[in-house]
Amino acid sequence: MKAVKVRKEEAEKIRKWLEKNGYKDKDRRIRVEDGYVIIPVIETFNIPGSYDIIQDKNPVFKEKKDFRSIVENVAGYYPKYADFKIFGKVGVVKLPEEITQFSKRIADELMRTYRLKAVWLDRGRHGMLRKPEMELLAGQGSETEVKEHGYIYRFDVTKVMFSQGNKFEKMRIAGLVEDGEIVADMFAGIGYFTIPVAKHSRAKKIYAFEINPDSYTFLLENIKINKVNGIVPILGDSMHIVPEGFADRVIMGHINAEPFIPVAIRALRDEGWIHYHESTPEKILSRPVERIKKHAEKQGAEVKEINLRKVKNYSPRVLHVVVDARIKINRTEV
Ligand SMILES: C[S@@+](CC[C@H](N)C(=O)[O-])C[C@H]1O[C@@H](n2cnc3c(N)ncnc32)[C@H](O)[C@@H]1O
Repeated sequence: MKAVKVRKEEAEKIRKWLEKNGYKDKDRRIRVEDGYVIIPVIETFNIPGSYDIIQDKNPVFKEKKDFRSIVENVAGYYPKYADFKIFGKVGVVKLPEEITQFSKRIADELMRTYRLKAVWLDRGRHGMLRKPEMELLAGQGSETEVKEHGYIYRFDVTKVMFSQGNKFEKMRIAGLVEDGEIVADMFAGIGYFTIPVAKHSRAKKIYAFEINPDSYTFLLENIKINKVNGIVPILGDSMHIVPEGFADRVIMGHINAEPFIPVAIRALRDEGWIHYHESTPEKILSRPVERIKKHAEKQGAEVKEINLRKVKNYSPRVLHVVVDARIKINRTEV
């Protein structure tokens, strides 16, 4: 796909000129590469100037905008709840019942526009394992790789969930881990938090507990492909296998994990942090904080500090939040 490679000082002037004359490719994003600005242009553009005309090998598409116009073109309108995500070369689309008759045609368009190997229809997640229910709409293949801040996640979109909205949260947690800490990740999945913590902190050990064998297999693979050390992967149910008194920090990256709070508190060795996720209606936003306080009190532990932050919108008027709680354990009373 064609683009022009421009020096930074001239980029703004050239962008305006390309746009004004209809040469800019509106479906792709402008980006900076090796100190140059890469402006996507339409295939017929061939006018020499103070730029290089290049073949863009790493085009970045404007997902949402294109998705909207594809749905509008095929179905005749854009419904209220529709969504599209790209994971590497695999697309995952959410469409409401009212337009499922168009889903294969929409998928074919998405395949062409984003050069994907497959497009899957997401029918939701089920149970504590958050297993996705997927239907193949176009192409083939469900295994993919996603690159985030310097690490890679390999997974299968039909077997495990992947949440793009938690990208910032993963780096935030990795940034909180102090040198030499023992970290417990109670719902490790494919390594959502475990991998960034291993890559970007100096934790002594990260114990990664995961119940789903499919996720666990990808966790092992992701440890290998990211070349990270210090992770102890454990297949099993956190409720029963997380030991007592061994961790400085416990990550609870599951939005329905209230029953696991006592286990997380018991896992702390002295004074440490728990990062507790929950999906909470906006109206009762303090609920997760109250839950942590209640369980700590029951166990004779002291909450020294507690903060709540929004991770992302979960559904209408429901937020995905995380509570950071610093808790001091009183072993004699536990
Ligand atoms: C919702 S996913 C994690 C999503 C993640 N926070 C993200 O950033 O995308 C939660 C993981 O917890 C695992 N899980 C659920 N119940 C568990 C349990 N009792 N013990 C260990 N792992 C469990 C699921 O299999 C899943 O891989």
